Amino acid sequence: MPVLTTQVKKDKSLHREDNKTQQHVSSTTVKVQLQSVTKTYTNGTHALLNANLEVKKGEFLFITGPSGSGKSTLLKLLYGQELPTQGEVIVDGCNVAGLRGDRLSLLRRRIGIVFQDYKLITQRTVAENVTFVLQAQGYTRKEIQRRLEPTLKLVGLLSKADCFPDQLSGGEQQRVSIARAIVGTPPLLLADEPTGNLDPDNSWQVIQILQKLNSFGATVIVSTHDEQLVRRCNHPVVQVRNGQLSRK
Ligand SMILES: Nc1ncnc2c1ncn2[C@@H]1O[C@H](COP(=O)(O)OP(=O)(O)OP(=O)(O)O)[C@@H](O)[C@H]1O
Repeated sequence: MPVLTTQVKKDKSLHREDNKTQQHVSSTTVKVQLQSVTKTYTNGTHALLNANLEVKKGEFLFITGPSGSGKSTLLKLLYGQELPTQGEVIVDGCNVAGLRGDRLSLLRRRIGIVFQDYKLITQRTVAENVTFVLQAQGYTRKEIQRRLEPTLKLVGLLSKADCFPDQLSGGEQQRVSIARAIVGTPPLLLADEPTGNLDPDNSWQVIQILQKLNSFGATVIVSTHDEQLVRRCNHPVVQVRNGQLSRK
């Protein structure tokens, strides 16, 4: 059995431990829920208006919609970077807006995030970029090494472990950012326009990696405006339009 598969399974039991500290323990198969969520930014922009969404555990979901429709805002609400103006955002049975400090950190440890602009640390190697968060979270050196190799292998970057980001192509840099997001084997992976800066071949590679993670059991939510890519995959789609969400 691939090491990452084993890790996801192990993390499921870890995950049960973490649940003890949560506000609500969800016994359902729902991973993410938005209940009548409105997000109005301080300048008065309504990014989401009375939006509802339910994402099941293990689902692979695309979020599509025109530029400025609220896709990033939706993902930011899920990992607590933004708070809803009204309504509830529930992730893993937790009301995200009600979490502070350690409890918010615990939830975020179970969410991997991939950004369109990679957000890599330029002075650190590929291996260091990938393991940086694990070090900050207090993983042992042995555990970090155990996780690093299969993760780099999965994204096809084992031979580039000692390279710096500026020695890599855009597609490779995006795969480093995916490796960083998944090395902690989070049960929920959020990717905000992960293929926005990539050509079709690299975009497809990225989607295939995310699909593999999904096949190991992770719930994956990907925002994109690449309709071709969405059509190429057979995954459910939620469209954001005028702040409302609808399943296509
Ligand atoms: N911090 C902010 N303050 C004020 N308005 C914001 C802020 N962030 C986003 N917005 C506005 O909220 C709306 C939704 O933005 P969001 O970034 O969620 O859209 P998006 O669908 O991800 O767009 P894109 O596809 O271009 O990335 C837009 O009108 C945007 O201008």
